[in-house]
Amino acid sequence: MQISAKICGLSTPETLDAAIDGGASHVGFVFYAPSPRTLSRDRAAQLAARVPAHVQRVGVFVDPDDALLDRAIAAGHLDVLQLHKTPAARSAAIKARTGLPLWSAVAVRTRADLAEAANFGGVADRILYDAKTPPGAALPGGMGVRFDWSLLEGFRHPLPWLLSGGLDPVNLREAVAMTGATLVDVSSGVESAPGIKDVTKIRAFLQAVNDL
Ligand SMILES: O=C(O)c1ccccc1NCC(=O)[C@H](O)[C@H](O)COP(=O)(O)O
Repeated sequence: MQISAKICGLSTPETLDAAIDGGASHVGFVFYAPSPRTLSRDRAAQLAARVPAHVQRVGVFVDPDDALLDRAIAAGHLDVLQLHKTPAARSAAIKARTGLPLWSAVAVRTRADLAEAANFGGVADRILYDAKTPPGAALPGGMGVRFDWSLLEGFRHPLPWLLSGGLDPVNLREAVAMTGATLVDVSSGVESAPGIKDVTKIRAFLQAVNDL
């Protein structure tokens, strides 16, 4: 089975190039001011211009308003919108307005959390199963937290999906074996510090994907 990877939270040309050269299918650009990975419009435009047509640019948002979406889509030439903490009705409005494919994040800690995925039927193109970050955490994603992957064993997915949350080059094989994921997403696991992507770790993660 061919496994694809999204490298999220890229913010420099060097690390973006490492992701592209290593074979990432998707690159993630964060548009959320509290994140150490957030991009200015100028930086987003600079990075977007380096991305070849076979790699998709995913904009990452937390319940964004229309003005932010418009600025980010224009600057980042986004192919996909990844929405965290964005209710289904608002997500549907965003999809209607932008016409772009949506990935809706479902934050998982317990089996009951998986039920939220069904709310996005007819709205999301994919569900991103991500770990629920602890109460009071600074961010709803990108915290290097993993969830119990066994929760996805035997789960009837209502939509196409990808796996996220605390992945790294070492645990990737176990995560894919347990969940059957064909698309994986990583941020902290390829960083040397929060928001600082590491070229060596990006290469190692993508090599681990290719070795599966
Ligand atoms: O990465 C961020 O800073 C971020 C901020 C706000 C919402 C979502 C964010 N990231 C979403 C992602 O797609 C991450 O790759 C995903 O949560 C996994 O992160 P990690 O556990 O650090 O690998």
